[in-house]
Amino acid sequence: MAQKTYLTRLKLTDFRNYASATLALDERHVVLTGDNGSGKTNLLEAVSFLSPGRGLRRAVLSDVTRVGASGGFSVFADLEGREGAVAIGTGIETGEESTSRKLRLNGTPAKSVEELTDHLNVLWLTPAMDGLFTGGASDRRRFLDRLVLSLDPAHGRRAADYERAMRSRNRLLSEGRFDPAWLSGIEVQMAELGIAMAAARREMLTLLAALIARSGETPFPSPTLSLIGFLDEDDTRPYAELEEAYAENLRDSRHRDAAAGRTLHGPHRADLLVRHREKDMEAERCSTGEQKALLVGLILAHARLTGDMTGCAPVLLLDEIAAHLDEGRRASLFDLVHDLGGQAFMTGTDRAMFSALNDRAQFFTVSQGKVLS
Ligand SMILES: Nc1ncnc2c1ncn2[C@@H]1O[C@H](COP(=O)(O)OP(=O)(O)OP(=O)(O)O)[C@@H](O)[C@H]1O
Repeated sequence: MAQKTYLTRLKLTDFRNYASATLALDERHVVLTGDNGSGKTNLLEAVSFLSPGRGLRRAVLSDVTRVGASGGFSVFADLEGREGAVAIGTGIETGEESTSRKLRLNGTPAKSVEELTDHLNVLWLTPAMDGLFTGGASDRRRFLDRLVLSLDPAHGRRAADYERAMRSRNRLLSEGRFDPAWLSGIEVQMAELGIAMAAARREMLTLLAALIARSGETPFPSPTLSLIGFLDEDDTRPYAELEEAYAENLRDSRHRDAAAGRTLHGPHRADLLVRHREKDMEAERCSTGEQKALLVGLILAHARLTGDMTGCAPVLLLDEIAAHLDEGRRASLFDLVHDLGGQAFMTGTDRAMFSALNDRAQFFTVSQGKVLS
């Protein structure tokens, strides 16, 4: 079984509707219940800041600071992490616009937020993700890249570097500066990064598909996953050849891309296609309930894969997960979450919905930006 990572303490200051709040935790799951707008999702968001990025709401950092606070916000967590006990602190120092948050590990400034993944992985499922299968491809790509990131921390840096190179190319083309040497240099860089990104996505999906295929029956349907739009799944040419082909494609598309005002082919145009395996139906055409169940199945499978691959079960944030499920499915979900071996944070309006967890969880009531046990 995967090693367990878990928070033992969470302390927020001037975070969303919390002036100050501290939760003392043990290794059990955490159930947060309270009225709408009390601050349950805000607590999950605070935990999501223990992973790289802008958290589960993709927040603008200055919006996170409590309205009326004089400085910035902070989140402190004590953690039993992959490398043992660690104290993590993150936040911004002023309420002003800030694009990056500070990070301290055991009191020492970290070089980059990527260092967080040495200690834990945080994965989440929120109601805002309900439209994933029917919405735009960019949301699915972002979702896919988060899945990759938990297995391959370098993926984020690669994707950011690719975006930067693509923006430089687009700028040169839009200014009509067709300097071949300069453009070729950028395109070769885009090809290396782009094929590496696509390969990492493909590899993660292959591993996930294998895990889903060998998993037993659950009340949640199993998804079939495929990548479309860039780098076919059955294209098994060596990476060097794929890079060369993509660089050549970019070179040949300069005028077309200049006219379009953007790069028309690349990993930034890929899409994740999800099908309901048992029904043999695209997720997009499944019912709302079926889509939710597919998403739950997908997140749980990915959480298991993360545990298997990294040796450490992730911290899971499940916002309003139990609301749509009948009692039987809820109990199965809790068993599945528990079997993952990690710590899960779950929210809902009604404590009774979580009764099947019994003493496998710590229960807190949230009320107007305060946490009561
Ligand atoms: N920067 C901020 N300063 C103060 N309050 C904020 C800030 N950002 C958000 N809030 C408030 O935090 C409150 C709680 O939000 P949250 O999403 O955590 O509620 P919730 O308990 O998850 O509710 P629901 O059950 O409706 O999902 C909201 O009323 C929101 O207006």
